[in-house]
Amino acid sequence: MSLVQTSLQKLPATASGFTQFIPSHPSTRISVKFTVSCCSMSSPVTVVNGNVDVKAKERSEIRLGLPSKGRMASDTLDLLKDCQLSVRQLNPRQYVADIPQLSNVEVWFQRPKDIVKKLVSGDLDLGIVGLDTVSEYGQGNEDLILVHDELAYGDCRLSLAIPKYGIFEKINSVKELAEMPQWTAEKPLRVATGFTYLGPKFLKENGLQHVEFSTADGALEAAPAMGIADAIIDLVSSGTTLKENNLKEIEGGVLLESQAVLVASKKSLLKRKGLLDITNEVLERFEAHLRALGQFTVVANMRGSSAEEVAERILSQPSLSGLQGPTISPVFRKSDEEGKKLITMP
Ligand SMILES: Nc1ncnc2c1ncn2[C@@H]1O[C@H](COP(=O)(O)OP(=O)(O)OP(=O)(O)O)[C@@H](O)[C@H]1O
Ligand SMILES: O=P(O)(O)OC[C@H]1O[C@H](OP(=O)(O)OP(=O)(O)O)[C@H](O)[C@@H]1O
Ligand SMILES: [Mg+2]
Repeated sequence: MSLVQTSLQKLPATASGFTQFIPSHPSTRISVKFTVSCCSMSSPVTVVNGNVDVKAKERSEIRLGLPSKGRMASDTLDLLKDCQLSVRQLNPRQYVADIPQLSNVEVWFQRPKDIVKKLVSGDLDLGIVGLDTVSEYGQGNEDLILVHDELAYGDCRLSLAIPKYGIFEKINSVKELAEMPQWTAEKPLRVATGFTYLGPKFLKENGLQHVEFSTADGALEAAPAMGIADAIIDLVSSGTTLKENNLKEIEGGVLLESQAVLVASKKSLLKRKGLLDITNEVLERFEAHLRALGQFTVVANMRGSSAEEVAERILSQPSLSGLQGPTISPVFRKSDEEGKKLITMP
């Protein structure tokens, strides 16, 4: 039985987090809202991202969402290519494509946050995005399943950062930040972040009671120096942007470690014909590719009077013998030179 089928049967009815297919990983859960309602003074307006009624739109194709832009886009295509799943896009501005090796699969290029929203609304069945995006925009929706949570690229962390200078000079942990006497109802800690779900949740859980949030679409690291915020919550990978803007991370300030993940809609997995098989196929290819990373094959020529003698010499040195092997093949030449063999060690 396949991994996905096995794991699907284990799906807890009341999981407490994103359900994951990789058995060794613990489950977590948060709850989700995917329909945003807003009201103007005179006319109430409902804004939705994707289908409101999933049943209203029956389709037979399986839909995979891939990042249309940003740093995840090319790495995702590279991963698929390395797994012999090349995405065929007729024109870079066209948002639909296919993967010849996966029949009945449509690839849709979308912004990462829209991939998550459209998985929830039922407009996509599978998607590849960063875990940060799933956590922020999925907000713990039980329908989102992490089929693979370590695709080994897009590594970064969501972290709280404060200035190195001024009143923060001696503050080195979230606990110390929370205990600063400066934060009151009248003068709260001002935090700039694009993560308006995870940010408030984290600070509340860490005992910060007086906090005011502002949001921006980028270059958040400028906010403290501009006097707009006291702290920021943003993605960090090398740490260069923080350093160049005189900001520091503090103990206990990492909200989330993130990398690229393969996500599926549980509803789709259960109902959409062929999706389970396609998910298995993709998962197996990813697993095989990721397991092969860091392993390599050594090919060497070695002299010896017989294959057995050569094998004995190699096996006597554990560092040379490899995981299994060696595999030994004779070398055939125009005029055979006695005693020369080609040895292949996988
Ligand atoms: N500095 C980083 N290093 C590594 N991965 C990152 C970094 N910043 C973001 N990521 C990962 O890449 C994903 C997409 O980030 P990206 O910056 O490309 O898009 P965005 O911030 O949503 O859009 P944009 O910056 O164009 O407004 C993030 O959700 C995260 O998973
Ligand atoms: O730790 P580092 O390696 O310096 O990377 C961190 C920066 O990368 C991301 O920004 P991005 O480049 O996506 O620009 P943006 O602010 O416009 O999103 C993130 O928002 C940080 O600003
Ligand atoms: Mg960015």
